[in-house]
Amino acid sequence: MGVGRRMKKQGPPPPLNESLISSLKKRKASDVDSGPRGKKRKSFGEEEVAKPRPQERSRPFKQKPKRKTNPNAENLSSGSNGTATRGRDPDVHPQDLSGDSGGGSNTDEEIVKLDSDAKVMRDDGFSESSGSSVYDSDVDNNKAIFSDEDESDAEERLTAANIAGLSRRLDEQLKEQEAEAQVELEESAMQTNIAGDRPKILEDIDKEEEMVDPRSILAPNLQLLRTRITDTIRVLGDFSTLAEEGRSRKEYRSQLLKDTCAYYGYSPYLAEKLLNLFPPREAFAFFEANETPRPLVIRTNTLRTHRRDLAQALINRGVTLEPVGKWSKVGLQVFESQVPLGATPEYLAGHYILQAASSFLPVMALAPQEGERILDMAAAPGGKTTYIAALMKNTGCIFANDSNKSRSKGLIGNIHRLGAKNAIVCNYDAREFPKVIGGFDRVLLDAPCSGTGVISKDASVKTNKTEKDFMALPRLQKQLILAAIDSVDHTSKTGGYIIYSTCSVTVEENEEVVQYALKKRPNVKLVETGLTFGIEGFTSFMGKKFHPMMNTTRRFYPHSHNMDGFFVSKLKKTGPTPGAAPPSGKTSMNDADSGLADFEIKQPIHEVNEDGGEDDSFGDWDEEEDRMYMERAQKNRLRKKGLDPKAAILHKSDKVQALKANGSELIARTRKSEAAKTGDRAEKVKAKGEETNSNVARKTGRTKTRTKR
Ligand SMILES: C[S@@+](CC[C@H](N)C(=O)[O-])C[C@H]1O[C@@H](n2cnc3c(N)ncnc32)[C@H](O)[C@@H]1O
Repeated sequence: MGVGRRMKKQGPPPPLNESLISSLKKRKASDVDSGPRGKKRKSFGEEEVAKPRPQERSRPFKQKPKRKTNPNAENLSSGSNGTATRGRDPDVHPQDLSGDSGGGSNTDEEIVKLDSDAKVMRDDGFSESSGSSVYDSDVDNNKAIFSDEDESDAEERLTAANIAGLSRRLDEQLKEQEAEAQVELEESAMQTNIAGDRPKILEDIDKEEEMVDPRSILAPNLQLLRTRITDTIRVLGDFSTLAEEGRSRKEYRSQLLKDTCAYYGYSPYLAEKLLNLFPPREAFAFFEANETPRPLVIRTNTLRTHRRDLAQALINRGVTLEPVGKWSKVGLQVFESQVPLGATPEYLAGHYILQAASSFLPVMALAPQEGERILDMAAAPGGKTTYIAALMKNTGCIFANDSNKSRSKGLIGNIHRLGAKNAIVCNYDAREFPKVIGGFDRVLLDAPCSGTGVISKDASVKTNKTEKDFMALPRLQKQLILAAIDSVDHTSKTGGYIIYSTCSVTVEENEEVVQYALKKRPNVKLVETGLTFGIEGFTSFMGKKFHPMMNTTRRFYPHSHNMDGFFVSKLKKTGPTPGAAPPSGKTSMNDADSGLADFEIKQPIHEVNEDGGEDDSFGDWDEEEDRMYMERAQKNRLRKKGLDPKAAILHKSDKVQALKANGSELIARTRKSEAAKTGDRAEKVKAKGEETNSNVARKTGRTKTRTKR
């Protein structure tokens, strides 16, 4: 198996734009006969005919009210919400998906319409715009790019400042793409891919196999592999015309699977699972998208600032950015930055968080209301918890739970940095809920998953997810979803909702889990997520039938939405948990139901330390760190008194004593943990004694030096 390859240089990513979803890029090698590419993509504020200078491009913003009445502009809204019904067996529908997305850039009309479509959350009678931003005023259709701002000179200056960099970037990107497309077309024309020909794929492979020494360990020829993949896809898309005589579709599919594994570096098990999700051409687009990073997105923390103010501050620091899309009032997509975004003063002051665009979606679907009680079951590191807090304007109460103690530290850190004051952090296995506490208005279950939607971030998923994982994870997810349902108060006046989401695209972790919940808990039903884009969940898949309402769930893909692969579903609890139903959590899972009668969950829920005990590092005292802070404070005190801290440093012999003790303590600790591993009790007790002695010696050394000073 070959390694995964980044075949294309990644230009700055196009903006996330739901009006262009569900259509795939046309520009592929196999499309040699499809003529020139679609319309040239318009840059930010660029007019169709003349290409004005950057400063002039801000003009459309002055003409916004006029443009808004343009009926064409309406077509760019999510009137047709970009969904496409799914429910297929990939072998039955191998047709090409070849709509031209145009690359996903916002046109100026779309930008003008950013706010007219801003009310995205309409389920429950609530809207995102009503609660998404502390500082946001009511939606005004005349407002432009930064939806929480007034039309003002300041806005124009901001736009003009940003637009120059943005336009330059888009022009460069366009040139690059055109050059790449030309090369690809020429290459494919040189191969056997002349429209109407039957590409010789399987015949050639047979010959190859006869000739090649099986012991050969030559690296695969990636260019040839790629060509063969595109040829095979073309054949599968028009089988009766292009297939070699006497060859079956199955043979082509199995060749495609082998080539995909070799070219992109997937395990055959996962590659097949992913191939089955899409028609071949779309699968290719998915695999390709996994080779390039998704756009960098930040979420404005509306507890601390306005999006406009944040944008201005970052532009001043040399960041090129624009709103992530009209579907979000708080997201900013970053194209270029001259500063590290995780270390700006605005970041440290909690004005924003680096958060993938897809992560906004479950929270938007949750639509938390002010004053509610919310449970975030698997919350670390807190991207969604802090968004919930912002939407609730720091009112009500969020139980932010995660079973992983070390990840919970990040959760606490983010909660503090972003100023969420309505969150309580807890550390349970979420399957224990609602025994721990119940009666929530809404529950978010952003479940632990295989991560098949985030392969561009973590390529190890390509090979390290095994069949066992795809049995264990759905099992855990099924247990968690029952616990989530049981934790909700069905009589809640404002809520009664459960969001189940994953960053995985497999059916086992998504539709099958929701289907299981519907079966086990007749007191819930699927409802619309309120998200204005996304592809409908499967209502059937490879012979399995799901509830017809499964089409209310939403799937997001890197190749169609330019965001991480994600799944979002929304359930409404309509009645109490039936008396007959066992309590939620660990005990409620019937292994026969889950198809896992003989399978044990191996994934540790709680972290275990070297001694075999539970890791109690959650909020633990770190002596080393404490010593560092104490010494630093001591030096500062000396400096304030006008003394040179270096001159007042520890008395040498005491310092040596302390250092020695420090070393012995460390050695004793290592010996102790090794003894714990080997089960040598006597050695463990001895080492523990030494550790205590050294600790005392070190402290004595330090005390002596302090007294001397
Ligand atoms: C997808 S991540 C959550 C990301 C988080 N919602 C956010 O937006 O930052 C899944 C989390 O589930 C946690 N987890 C795994 N098993 C769990 C369990 N049984 N109970 C509670 N949390 C669990 C993991 O520690 C991990 O932090």
